[in-house]
Order: sequence, then structure tokens, then C-alpha cells
Amino acid sequence: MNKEQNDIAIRVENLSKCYQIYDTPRDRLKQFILPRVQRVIGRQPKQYFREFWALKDISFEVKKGETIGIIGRNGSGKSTLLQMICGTLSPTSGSITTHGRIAALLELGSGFNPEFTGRENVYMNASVLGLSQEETDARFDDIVAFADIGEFIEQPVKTYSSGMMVRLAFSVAINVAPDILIVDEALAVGDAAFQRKCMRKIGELSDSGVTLLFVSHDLETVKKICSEALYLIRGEMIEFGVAKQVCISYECDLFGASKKSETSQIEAQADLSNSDQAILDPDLLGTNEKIYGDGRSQITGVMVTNKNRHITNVLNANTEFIVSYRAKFLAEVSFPIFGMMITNREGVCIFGTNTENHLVSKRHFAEGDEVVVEFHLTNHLGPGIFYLTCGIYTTENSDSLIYLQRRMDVLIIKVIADNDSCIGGVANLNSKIVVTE
Ligand SMILES: Nc1ncnc2c1ncn2[C@@H]1O[C@H](COP(=O)(O)OP(=O)(O)OP(=O)(O)O)[C@@H](O)[C@H]1O
Repeated sequence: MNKEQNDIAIRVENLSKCYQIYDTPRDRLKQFILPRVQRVIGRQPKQYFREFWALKDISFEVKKGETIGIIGRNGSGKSTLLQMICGTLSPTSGSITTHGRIAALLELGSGFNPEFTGRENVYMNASVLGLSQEETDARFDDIVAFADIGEFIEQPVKTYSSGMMVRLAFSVAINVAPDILIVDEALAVGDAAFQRKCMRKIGELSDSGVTLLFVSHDLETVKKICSEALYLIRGEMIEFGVAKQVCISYECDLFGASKKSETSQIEAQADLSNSDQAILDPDLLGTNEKIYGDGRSQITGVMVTNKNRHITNVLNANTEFIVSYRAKFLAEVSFPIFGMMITNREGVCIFGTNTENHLVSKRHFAEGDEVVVEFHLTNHLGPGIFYLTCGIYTTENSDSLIYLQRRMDVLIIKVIADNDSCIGGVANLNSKIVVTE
């Protein structure tokens, strides 16, 4: 094998998939029996099905360590392509060559035996992926910790909710040291906190050199995490290249054809945005918060409230809101800086601010002192899910930053668009559109 071939993780050549569509079950039976009879009696065999080409003559290569987004509308052939790469579906023509262990998250519950417990399924799944009993033993605690499904690990998988199933399946997939990870984002049915945790892990795996194939309808995510993207329309590969450019092509196509439906969806939400009511969405309440710091202060009572001081986690566009927390000092501290940051699911900082230029950061605090810090903000975030991080740090007259305490992803916030001034993106720039002919 030459060096160039060594670099390749996946090679797809002239791949096509044809499904046979039967109009009635009777046609399926006829197809099973009659062509054989026709052949025996010397007649040309008849065909009792219609052909549907879900993929047509696809060729591309993925180098080791690359992150490829696969985009396209519903039914464009994304899952069919991934299933063939994983080997769970056979091609009608063409070939696929892969190098390395493939872990995939494609179909909910696939690879799990519903009668077996979570534990048994972990061992079964890992052994299918080529891990020995000892290797699985060594990883088992990590798998269970990431899935975070508690006692359910000892229960049969048939008792799991779809969210639990995804948690366990994802946890196995990422902990079996895959060379290639294939993820259909539509499966990310876990809560927002778990999705964030998965995205973080996917990012880590990609950084560590794992090849990633990622199907997503969220173009911002594809642009952020994928180096290249493959765009399918009705089974044909329309474009394969730099992710940002391919996403733009797809957006242009979408915009031309379906802007109306997106707009009406946003219009439906606009009713909500006119109310001053504080909404607390329970689905956003659990987080996978990370806490660290040197322990000299403690952040408690982190909350987001609307301008009427009602606690909320659902923000309407262009409304005022307050992020606040209580800071208690457990030791003497000089010049503490109180900060907050809002990130998106990929961990990109969308906005951050702190008290560096505020009087409070020019002071000394004694053990037991407490302050409440409030950040008054106006919501110019685009529609979507965001994560709040709060932190207290000090530079203590040195250049480096010392965290007294940082609570990363302490709260999850959902932003609802108010009108069609913001169709997508992380920020809402309140566009007004003027068209002159
Ligand atoms: N077993 C099957 N028999 C017949 N047609 C099928 C079968 N599986 C998929 N198809 C068809 O093949 C086409 C591609 O399906 P596929 O699931 O790959 O699309 P997709 O891009 O993954 O869609 P989505 O975004 O909705 O998941 C669709 O038109 C689908 O109806």
C-alpha cells in the first residue's frame, strides 16, 4: 500500500443503490415465483416492481482524520449512504473500501437486543466492534458514566426511553476507540445538555484524529465542525468540497424553495414573543455542568430572569433579560473579576462580559464576604439553544488567569425568533429588508 492509500479512511466508487418498490404485497409474491417459472418455460422474465434509485453513481474519498458533513433534504439518500459505508446495507453497484474500526450511530436501538440488559448489550456491542472482554472491562465504567442512565444499566433495554437508548448507544460508539465514527444527528434525541456533551466529545474525537461522518440538518454545526461536506439531491452527489461553501449552496437551494415554510413557522412562534410571560422549559433544566477552580469562591443561585424578574430559560428575541449569581468568598481574595459567557452547542463563545472595569474588581474581599452580580442584557441571539457559563477569576497582578470558580454550561437557554428578521445564525441583527425594483 503506498502512502497516499495509507491516508485514506473511506473510498466510495461509483456507488448506487436501487430499492425495489412493490405496489402491492401480491406483486412481491409474483416477483418471487413467476420469473423463475417464466425462465423455465423459456420466456423473458417479467418484472413486478418499480425501481427506485436512492443513490446514483457516488464517488468520493475521505482522508483519515477528516470530518465530513453529509447534507441534503429528507429522502435525499444520506442514511442510505451511511448504512452502506457501515456495511449494514449492500450496494446495488459500486464499491466501498474502509480502513479501521467503524462505530456508528444510525438507527435507534439498532445493535441492541431489547431482551438483554444495558450491561449485556454494552459487552455484545463492543465485541461486535472487535473489543475483547478485557478491553470492554477496562472501558465499561467510562461507558456507563457518559451514558449516565443510572440503575437502568442493569435493566433490559426494552424498558429504556428513546433518550436512554441513544445515551447508551452513543456512549458505546465513542468509547470503543473507533477509527471512523458515523453519526446521524437526527438521532440526537437526548436532552439539550446531553447533545452538548455529545458535541463536545465528537469535537474531542475529531481533534484526536478520528475520521467523522456526520449527517445533520443543522448547517451551522456542519460549518463549524466539518472540514468538508457532501451535498445530495435525490440520490445524486451535487457537490463535495469545503464545508462552508457546500452549505452555502444548500442554503441557496433551500432558500429558493422553502423560505415560505420556515417563515410561517417563525410567524407561529411570534405570538409567544409578544408576551411578557416567563417560560420555564423543563426539558432544558438538566445540564452537564463542569465546575472547576481553586476553591476560594463559590458561585450559587445562577439564574436568568426576564425584566420582570421572573425566572426563565426561554428568551424571546430583542427582549431584556438578566443573568445573575451570588458569589461567596471562602478565603481572602484581591481584585476578583466576575464574568459570564454565552456559548452555542459547539462551545463557541457568542458573547462574554465581565467586571474587569467595574469598581467591584478593584476591591479586596475577606473570607465569608458575599456579593450578588447581575448582568443586564438585551437578547440579540439568533433562534436556538445556548449555554451559560459563569466564572470568578483573578489575575492577582500576574498575566495568567486563576479561576476561583468556573461553572461551565451551568444553565441552558432557548431563544425563540420573533419574526422573519432572523432566519438563522447565532446572532440576530434585526434585519429590515427593503427591495426596490
Ligand atoms: N427500504 C427501502 N425501500 C424503498 N425505498 C427506500 C428504502 N429505504 C429508503 N428508501 C427511500 O430512499 C430514499 C433515500 O432515503 P434515505 O433514508 O437515505 O434519505 P435521507 O436523506 O437519510 O432522509 P432523512 O433526512 O429523512 O433521514 C428515500 O426516498 C426513501 O424513501
